[in-house]
Amino acid sequence: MPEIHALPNIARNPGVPLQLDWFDQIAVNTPAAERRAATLTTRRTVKKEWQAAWLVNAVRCMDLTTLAGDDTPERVRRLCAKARSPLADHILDGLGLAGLTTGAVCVYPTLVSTAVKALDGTGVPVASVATGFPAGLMPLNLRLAEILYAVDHGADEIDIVITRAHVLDGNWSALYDEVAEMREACGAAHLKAILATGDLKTLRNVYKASMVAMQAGADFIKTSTGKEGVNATLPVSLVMARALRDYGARTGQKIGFKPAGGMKTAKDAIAWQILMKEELGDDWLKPDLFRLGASSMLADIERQLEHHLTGRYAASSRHAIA
Ligand SMILES: O=C[C@H](O)COP(=O)(O)O
Repeated sequence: MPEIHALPNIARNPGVPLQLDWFDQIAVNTPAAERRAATLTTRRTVKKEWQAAWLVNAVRCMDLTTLAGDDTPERVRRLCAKARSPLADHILDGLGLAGLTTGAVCVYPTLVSTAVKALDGTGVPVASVATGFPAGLMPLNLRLAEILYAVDHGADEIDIVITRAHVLDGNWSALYDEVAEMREACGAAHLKAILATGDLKTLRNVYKASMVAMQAGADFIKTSTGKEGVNATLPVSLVMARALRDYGARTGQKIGFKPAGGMKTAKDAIAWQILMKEELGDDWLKPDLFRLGASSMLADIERQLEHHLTGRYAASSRHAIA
């Protein structure tokens, strides 16, 4: 059962020089990854009485997100109010969760200062997307300037997007250099590298892009922007978890993982946590190393916790992860 954890304390990834031989021999067996991901939630069941704790942990690890074209300061203030107090008062009281917050909020750069102000004194980090989110098809100097803008306005974390063409062309040094420059521009802010895996064509490319982003100093690797045709999936996440494990074995560094995009249910929240526990261990159940990037998952988690409190939980979600 996941414990209740303190707010994030992310160690910086110092990175390493580009090492192409770290994935020369890599073989990703796509059908095997898909099979393993498909059986994830049936191999390991979460005891009913522990489901509430897993869901609370998902809240603690959530990057509560709004990344819509019609975002306004008022919407971001409401999002921040939800991040400060993510569940209804009677649920927080009933489950003894005073002080529970989400892992972070995630917004566009022009809304960072609104979020920083709204979260003042809470310790909840503000993440900003940058570098031409979501497609990244802008000159590098402008993409770096966007990072500087977000950092200047108080962003604690920067979710960058990579140039997908570098991956599709196998131009690993270009990908490495781009991420390394972005990392430099982040200064003290943490860098999450969004790989946009739905655009990368193969799981082999996903593994390689993960490894190069980590070598270039990414503190987290993140699946998706939420805007690709296919966003976070379990097979992709499994491959990224294996890359995280391999990078850790070679460098001793623990790098974070953020699945994002298209995850909407409490069942998703539990499935991804099981993946983390099985593939990487309990350290990846803390906000330091694990975030769920989601704009619309919290409502279902809140509903399930409400059921748990009122005793209807057992009846309605006994098979939630079967
Ligand atoms: O980074 C987070 C994603 O953009 C959220 O995607 P979503 O709106 O599908 O939950």
